[in-house]
Amino acid sequence: MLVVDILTCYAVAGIGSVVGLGLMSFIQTDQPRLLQTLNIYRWAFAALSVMSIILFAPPPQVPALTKALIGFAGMGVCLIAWAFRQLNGRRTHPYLGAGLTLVVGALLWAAALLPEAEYVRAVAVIFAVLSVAMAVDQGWLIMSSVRGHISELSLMGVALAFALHWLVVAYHAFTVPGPYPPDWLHGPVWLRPVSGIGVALLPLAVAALAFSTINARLSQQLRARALSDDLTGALSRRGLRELGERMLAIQQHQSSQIAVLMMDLDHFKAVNDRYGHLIGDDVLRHVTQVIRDRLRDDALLARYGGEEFTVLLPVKSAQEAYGVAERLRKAVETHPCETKVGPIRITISIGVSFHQASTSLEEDLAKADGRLYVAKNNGRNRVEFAEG
Ligand SMILES: Nc1nc2c(ncn2[C@@H]2O[C@H](COP(=O)(O)OP(=O)(O)OP(=O)(O)O)[C@@H](O)[C@H]2O)c(=O)[nH]1
Repeated sequence: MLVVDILTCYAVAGIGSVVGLGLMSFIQTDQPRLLQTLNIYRWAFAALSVMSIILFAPPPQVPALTKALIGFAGMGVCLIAWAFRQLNGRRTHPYLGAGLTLVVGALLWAAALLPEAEYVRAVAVIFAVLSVAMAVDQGWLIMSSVRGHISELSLMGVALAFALHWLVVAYHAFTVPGPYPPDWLHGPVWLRPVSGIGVALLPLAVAALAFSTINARLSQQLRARALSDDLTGALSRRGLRELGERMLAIQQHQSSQIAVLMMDLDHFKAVNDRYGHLIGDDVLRHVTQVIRDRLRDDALLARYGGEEFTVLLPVKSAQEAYGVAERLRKAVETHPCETKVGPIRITISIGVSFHQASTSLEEDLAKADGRLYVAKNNGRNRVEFAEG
């Protein structure tokens, strides 16, 4: 049987966390949401780095310090779970994220006051609940997104392995009586080397995978910028074609479907004629922002022509697409554009089609455009859906 010195593994994990902190400091971005995610990762690796400081502080191997280390590790795991969410485009309120992190840290520190057997069980239960919640949350986020980048899937694999490990430890903490090892890791003999090596490599693995996921996101954003329209920042028609084709290809392997929304501003010529082209441009930018603010990260928004926009929307059901299209129409209607000549009210008409396995993006767009034409003819400021 492989002999693993668990304290050395903790030390390696601490060093890995310092490396993680360094990696996260190298990434530069002007994207506010990504910056926030990076900061959470930095805090996570800082909390995990405390491990190495504690372990190398004299005298080593003091149980009280080991308990404090486990408290910091719990906080690190919480922060990583929070950063995972941010990375997948789900905003978690800062107070909620920081509050949960502190609660888990406090619980682990409070558990250190319990007698040995209860302490081991409490730690096992807290980590098992935390890691299962993280794996389920991460799994759900990845499954409901159409990205599926390999590093994200690997991050999910790491989260699953981590949860499985803590479930086994929790099971043994309750079914196998003491005595407990001095390093507080309780579990079957075979688990010790597996767990030790896992603990040692975990921060490095998370850092490398998070780095590569963020890197993929950044290059995706750079690419999107190259493919976007100057006036509104939405994708250009070429961008829609490139990213849209890819979205359709990825979607083939998923349970979601893609709704195609064609939208056109109503009587926009009158706005230009009355207020001039510059104000017209402001209205186009405003409408783009109103729509973008109401779309999830996995949707694509493009300016298809002068005052015509397209959205490719991954949805679980046609019902969901109906809901989003109506929400967008209402949002534009109820949010006038504030300009220097006063508020300008504008409405949009929307035609919706659904991508089928047998249809091309061009055909989907043409079908949605046909429905848009019907929406215009039926009085404007309305949504029309294609059959099937
Ligand atoms: N300000 C501005 N106007 C644009 C831009 N691109 C196209 N347009 C204008 O958009 C207007 C489109 O007018 P029409 O196609 O007649 O449509 P509409 O007046 O919106 O009427 P319906 O679509 O039938 O409701 C034209 O006046 C174009 O000059 C742009 O980049 N900036």
